[in-house]
Amino acid sequence: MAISPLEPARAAPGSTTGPILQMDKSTVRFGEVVANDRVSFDLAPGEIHALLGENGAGKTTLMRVLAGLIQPDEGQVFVRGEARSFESVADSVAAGIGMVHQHFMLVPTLTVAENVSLGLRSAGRLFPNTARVGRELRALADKHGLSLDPSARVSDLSIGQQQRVEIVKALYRGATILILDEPTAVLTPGETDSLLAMLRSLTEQGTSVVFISHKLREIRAVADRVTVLRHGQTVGTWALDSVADAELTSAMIGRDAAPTVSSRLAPTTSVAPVPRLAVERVGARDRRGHAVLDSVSLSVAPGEILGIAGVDGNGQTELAEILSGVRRPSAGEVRLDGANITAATVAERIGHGLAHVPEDRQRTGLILDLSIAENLAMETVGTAMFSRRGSLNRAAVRAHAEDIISRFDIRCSGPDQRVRDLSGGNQQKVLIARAVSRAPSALVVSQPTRGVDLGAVENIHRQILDLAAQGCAVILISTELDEILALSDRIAVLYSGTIISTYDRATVDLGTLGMNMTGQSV
Ligand SMILES: Nc1ncnc2c1ncn2[C@@H]1O[C@H](COP(=O)(O)OP(=O)(O)OP(=O)(O)O)[C@@H](O)[C@H]1O
Repeated sequence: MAISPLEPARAAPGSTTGPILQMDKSTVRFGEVVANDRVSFDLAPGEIHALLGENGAGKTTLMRVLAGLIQPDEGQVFVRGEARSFESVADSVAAGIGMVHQHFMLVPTLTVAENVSLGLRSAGRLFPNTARVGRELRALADKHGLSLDPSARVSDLSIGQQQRVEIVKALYRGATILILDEPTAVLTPGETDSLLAMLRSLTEQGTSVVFISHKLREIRAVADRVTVLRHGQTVGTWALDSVADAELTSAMIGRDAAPTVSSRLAPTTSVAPVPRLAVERVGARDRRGHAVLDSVSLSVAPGEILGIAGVDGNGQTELAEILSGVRRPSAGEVRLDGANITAATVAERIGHGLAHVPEDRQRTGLILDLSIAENLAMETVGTAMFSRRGSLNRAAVRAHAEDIISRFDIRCSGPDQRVRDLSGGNQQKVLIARAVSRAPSALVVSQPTRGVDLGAVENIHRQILDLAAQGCAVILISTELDEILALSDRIAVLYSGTIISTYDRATVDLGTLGMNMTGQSV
């Protein structure tokens, strides 16, 4: 039996006892796209309210209205019962709202205290008494049981620590309503647990939290209520203890959920004698000359998926860059079908059938101001696929984009839409589609489902499995252990720049990998 969603709470304007925050029929249009269509949403004091929805459902847009980044076309916002309109981020901060974005907004070369001070102008100085800010930050962090060094340089912090800086920055500016946009997408399992514990302790001290996530498990672990958005509209709001996962999933996708991709326990083809893609004793150094990869050897056969597990920052980025040709190793060799390609350029490797999906779609993966069609054709523009008598065959570029948009279910207004205006998850689909649609013979894919919704995760996993089934050798680099376990034939764990363990999928479990990722053996 379907459980009906809760009626939205209604607090009369001026009331101080109702929700701390209320959005009433908020509508945002971007040209023809209605990103939010009369969405109502409310947040109780001390509550964690999750927002769930497919990529492009309108979650970020709704929260950007609260953060003062977008002015809605229609609708009202009430904070503590009072109607407010946010013309700027400063207005939203003044109302006690702080948003932690998917992409952090910190200056890496500055310290934690300097980052927090930025924008807090005092007597015309850029950094108003950083020492005082540092002391106050430490006190604030202690109050909430968070470890934070105000004098640390942001570039030296892990992703999880940088996120903590963003949260403390919002609290320092007086936020009592904290909005977190997919905060766990970039975290390891351990960091995720600490974040969820931190959120619970913040709400015990009166902070209210909006928590955007695609992961039902986390929503269940931390949230009191959940609101599901679909195609820009509210499907409903439920108390989490009164709704089943299947109901939330079907509310999100508008139909019953398809079965998830089952684990892959055996390679689809037997391992061939010559690996398709291999690195032999490769090394890499950072700008200060420190070793970030030390004598790493790996190989993957046609039809095989090799998963590389590890906490971000243990050499995965450098390994992917060496494989794809963006970076030269300081030692060792890269081989494709037995040939030494260490000195080959990115374009030469693409020509030899190697595809790469980088981890950072916004910085290195896509050109945000070009259209979907242009981004999809970018790497193969000079090939027979898109040229006719020496010039660009625009009709072919467009037809290809239309085909990809429907095959990968990219939610957009058409092939000419700028990639910048797609939701994060739909940008990721463009990136994956570009690599997969070339039918590569080897694929290096980093964090393929970071920030994508449940349906799209399944779609992307299927594309990777299909490629392997057709003989493609895949190196899958991911911090998501569930993903590594579901797709890989073999799994290697990268820790502190070296491979500390390698397993057959059938012989390893989540706990062992989790321990190896932090440098512990079992
Ligand atoms: N600045 C913009 N210009 C044009 N369209 C936009 C803009 N920002 C968002 N959109 C569109 O609005 C819709 C909602 O996007 P939004 O980012 O709110 O989705 P989301 O639910 O947060 O998705 P995701 O889970 O992928 O982050 C999408 O169709 C997106 O393409």
